[in-house]
Amino acid sequence: MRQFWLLQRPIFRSSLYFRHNLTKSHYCAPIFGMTENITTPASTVKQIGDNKRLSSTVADPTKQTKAKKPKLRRYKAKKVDATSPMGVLEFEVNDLLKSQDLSREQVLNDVTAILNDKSRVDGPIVLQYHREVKNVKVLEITSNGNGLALIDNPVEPGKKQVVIIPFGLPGDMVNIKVFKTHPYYVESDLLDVIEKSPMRRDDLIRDKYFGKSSGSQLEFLTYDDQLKLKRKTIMNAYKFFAPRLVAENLLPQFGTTVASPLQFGYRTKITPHFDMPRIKEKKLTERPPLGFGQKGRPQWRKDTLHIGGHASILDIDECVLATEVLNIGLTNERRKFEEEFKNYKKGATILLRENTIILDPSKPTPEQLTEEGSRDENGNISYVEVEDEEHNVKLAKTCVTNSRQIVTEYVDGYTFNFSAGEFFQNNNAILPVITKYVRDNLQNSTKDGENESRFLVDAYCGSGLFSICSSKGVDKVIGVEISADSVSFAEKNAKANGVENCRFIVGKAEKLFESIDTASDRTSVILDPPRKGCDELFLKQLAAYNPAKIVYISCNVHSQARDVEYFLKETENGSAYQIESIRGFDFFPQTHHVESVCIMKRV
Ligand SMILES: C[S@@+](CC[C@H](N)C(=O)[O-])C[C@H]1O[C@@H](n2cnc3c(N)ncnc32)[C@H](O)[C@@H]1O
Repeated sequence: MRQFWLLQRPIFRSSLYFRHNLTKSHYCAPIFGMTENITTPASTVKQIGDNKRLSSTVADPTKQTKAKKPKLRRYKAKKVDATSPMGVLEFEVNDLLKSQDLSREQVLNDVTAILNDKSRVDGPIVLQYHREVKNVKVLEITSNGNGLALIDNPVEPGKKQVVIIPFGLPGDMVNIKVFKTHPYYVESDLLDVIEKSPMRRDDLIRDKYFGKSSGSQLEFLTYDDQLKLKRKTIMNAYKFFAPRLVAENLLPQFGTTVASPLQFGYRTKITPHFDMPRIKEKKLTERPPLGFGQKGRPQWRKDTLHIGGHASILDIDECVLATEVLNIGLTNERRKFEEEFKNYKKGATILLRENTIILDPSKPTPEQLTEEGSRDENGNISYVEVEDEEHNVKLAKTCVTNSRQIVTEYVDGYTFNFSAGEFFQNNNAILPVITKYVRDNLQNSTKDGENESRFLVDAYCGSGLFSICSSKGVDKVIGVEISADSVSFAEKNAKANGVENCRFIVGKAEKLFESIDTASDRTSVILDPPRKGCDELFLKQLAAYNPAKIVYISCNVHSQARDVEYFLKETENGSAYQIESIRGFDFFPQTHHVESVCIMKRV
């Protein structure tokens, strides 16, 4: 089962929230898990339609009008991908219930009662549910980095509620404010930490927005604990989405997560944004906050509560995760925004993307900054100089703000050009580490001997990162990519790096099999799909092609686990493959994200 129905009805807030803290996210978060008694029945829909038609006819004054029966509000079902954060949460809640010997029935909330409370803002039932709860013991941490705990159901004695607590760590004792109710869990804000988990290390916090911003959410963990947590996320993903592989003992020991060489100042792209406030005139008189989303309404870090303001978007003037030049760019663009905000009619996002220039040491740096970049208050392009000692080159970093401008990244001695707004991996420091790992895990010997030709297919190749970085060890590379723009950059990048054995195809990944001409037993395949993972059609054709080795790289380990199980258990030749290794790469330190690499070998 690759998708299932979840619920969507996010309206349960306390009056306080409604008046002061109404945010888009409070409107949009979906509810999961309750399929019974939820959708509006067909008869009700018809009746609403009929009523509409009746109301347009002329009323007969002799007939007494019947008092209208108040409509019962019901949940609306919404399809959610099981491997999306909402889908994964369902597995995590079930896992918690299992560990606590509780059934789903025992934590089911009466959402209908809240929905139909007299006032959905501060009616008596709403206020019972949306309350402060003291001395809550945090039991688990989710793959999204939130604490999970159990609290008593405030309305139905004997029943419990599963509560999500942002910034809660297993072992913490906390006070919380519940503000939203879903059928199988409630959401809360952290008010106070009464007893600290041994994992909690406040002395490590560097981000002044920590505890409010959705950015550096794991900063209060040692880096080692962050890596362990990401390994657990990968193990759980396979437990949830590849249960047959677990049951049949087909999974290897999960590797330790590979650290990022930089744990701060690594992001090469950030996108601060602002919302248009709800004002009648649609004309800004005050600069709106420009930055990143606030994570709930936490109050636990009393000293820093005022920093960044209190709106749903925090006003952020520094990003500890972004590179130095992006932070300089942020200062420049904020200054510009201060002067220009009145011209905006709606909210907008500002792109800040790092660009690299290989310097000629005999010439002054400013002379070599020929491409546009974010400028300082004197109108000069801001830059930072960096030495690449390994390749003995001097680099200048600038900050590009135009999404159509071509930018350059320098990875492992190769240069890559792409449009600033297009996809490119976001942590330059870890790229040489992962490209080497991928290279080392391609087929390196054949049954027939060392001298046989070897080939590489790079599915979802983007602008050619893995194709080009792996091109030396193989005779021929075929890359496939849906974005024609990225393919044209991949071709240009191969040429500019003097790589002559790469060919790129525009199209869906499965288009590859129309023209593939390499011997499958001497071909390795790299898969690096978007978050949703691979199509079943592609996986079937991949199995029919039957390559010697598969290196599956993924930014969503949950869809990776699902695809790996499908490939091994549901496709023609899948059973001929063995999983050699699975391990994470920490592309995003201080956040819950993890890149997972699974290596499969035909045996
Ligand atoms: C995670 S990125 C990886 C890109 C590249 N491997 C890299 O590391 O720079 C996924 C890429 O898959 C492409 N893509 C998305 N759906 C696709 C499909 N159905 N077939 C082929 N490519 C697709 C996207 O345009 C994107 O460039």
